[in-house]
Amino acid sequence: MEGKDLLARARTGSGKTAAYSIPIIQSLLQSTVSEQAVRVLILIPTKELGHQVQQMVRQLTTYCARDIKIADISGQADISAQRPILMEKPDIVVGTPSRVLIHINQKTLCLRESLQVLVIDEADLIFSFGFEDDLKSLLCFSKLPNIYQSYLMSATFNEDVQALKELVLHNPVTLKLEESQLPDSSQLTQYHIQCEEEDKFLLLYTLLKLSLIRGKTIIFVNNVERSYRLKLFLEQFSIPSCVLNSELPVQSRCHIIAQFNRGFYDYIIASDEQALSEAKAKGKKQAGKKKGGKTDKGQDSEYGVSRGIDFQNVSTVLNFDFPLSVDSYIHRAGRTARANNPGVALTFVAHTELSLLKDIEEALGGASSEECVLRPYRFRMEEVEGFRYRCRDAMRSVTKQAIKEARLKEIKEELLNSEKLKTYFEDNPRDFNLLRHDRPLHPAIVKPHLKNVPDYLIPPSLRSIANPLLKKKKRKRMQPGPTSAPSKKFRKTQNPLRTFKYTRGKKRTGAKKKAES
Ligand SMILES: Nc1ncnc2c1ncn2[C@@H]1O[C@H](COP(=O)(O)OP(=O)(O)OP(=O)(O)O)[C@@H](O)[C@H]1O
Repeated sequence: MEGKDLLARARTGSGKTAAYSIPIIQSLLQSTVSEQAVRVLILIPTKELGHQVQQMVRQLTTYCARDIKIADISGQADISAQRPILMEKPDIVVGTPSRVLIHINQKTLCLRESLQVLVIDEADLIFSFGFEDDLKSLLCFSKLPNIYQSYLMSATFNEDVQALKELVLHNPVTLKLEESQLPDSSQLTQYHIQCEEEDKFLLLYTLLKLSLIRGKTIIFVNNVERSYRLKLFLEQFSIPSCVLNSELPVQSRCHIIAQFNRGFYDYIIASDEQALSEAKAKGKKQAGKKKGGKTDKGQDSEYGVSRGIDFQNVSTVLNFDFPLSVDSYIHRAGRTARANNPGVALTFVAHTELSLLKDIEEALGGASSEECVLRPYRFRMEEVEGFRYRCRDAMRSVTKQAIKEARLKEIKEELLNSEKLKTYFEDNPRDFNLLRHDRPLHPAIVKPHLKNVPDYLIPPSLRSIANPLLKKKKRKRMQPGPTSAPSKKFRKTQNPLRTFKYTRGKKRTGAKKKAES
């Protein structure tokens, strides 16, 4: 509020969006300038985040005396459709650096005279998402006024944030640079378990099917293909899940997140593609990286669900594929235990990834102390050997062809959905909830008989904590059947030999008379 530049780092899910939005809203409300103009620019690295920031500001300003206008220009693909929105000169504009630059160059957005505050949210990601050049041309070529206030907000503090700090901030106030990067162990419990490829599938099946993991869960994989592989694997056992990846249209992505937050789905399989490109770019410093739209493979480079997205009330983050960098681990684990909620992060580690696990331990401060930050998850794999056959069978059904078909089908369906989401649901908000994203993608391989788990396959040690439904079923089955000894009550009331009554002298029906004669 004093107008100083600010560098703030705070752990994931601690409320950074509100922390910068509230003072901005306050100064806009206090402003005596009556002329409508764009006064605040919020730069974010992904489209999902743009949508989220806009929602948050709208919520915060719901009961304000003055109408604060905000426009998110990151989400919609069509630049011309955004022109009329910008012509209204919203107080706050949210966008990715590339999209903002396009509008400035096309003169549909002018900040030179009016900008008062610049925010760079998720500052640690702006460079790694390939926006370095755009940001530099935005800052350096007289696109902005000489004096404005800047905020850099970040969950991690890395070289990129340091570079941004020098580029953007003047004599800044720095906040909480030493605070831990994730919530402490009383709020976030972190585990790891060493297992190889087939065991990962077996373990996931066991955890979900026996409800050893309960509540909303995000399962992270490293690429799009893996997300479909896992979805097709799970759907054979009638475990519904949504995939979230960069191939889906942005409207669908935001709709999936909104529905997940409202409790429509329990499982999201999210592909953390950025982790892969970050790992590849390490050392190369992102030379020539494409940005600002679709990449050659039809994937959206302004996608990123492990970063900054406020998935609400997530009880477990499961790293099915190991994150490829420390920052990636922090951002993924930070999707649970947000605000003051508790959460669990469980990471599967293959033997080739143990060195990366060590890096994460070191970064999170566990290497020096005796205790691991990512505690070993003790699970006796030998007890679930009985499930291996069915898992192997299900894995075999997920062929490359099946994945290809599922991928195409999903994209086709989501493109149609996306069109509906754009226009139809604005007029019919109730129907917004009817559109689902967790339907089976390959119904031909769904095996109804695998929906249930036979009691004899459940390890005795897990029976007491497995799904209570299973217990109910079990109780039902314990009722006397032809092979078990009947109970006393049953013997008295249900046994036909005891209850059958033969009554003499009753009027015989015509059919009976005929039969007797
Ligand atoms: N003071 C508060 N009290 C309770 N909940 C809060 C408070 N501030 C923020 N929240 C909630 O905490 C959640 C996380 O907020 P937000 O997304 O801003 O976190 P963040 O620090 O930006 O996280 P990340 O680094 O992952 O982007 C949101 O659901 C938000 O509504």
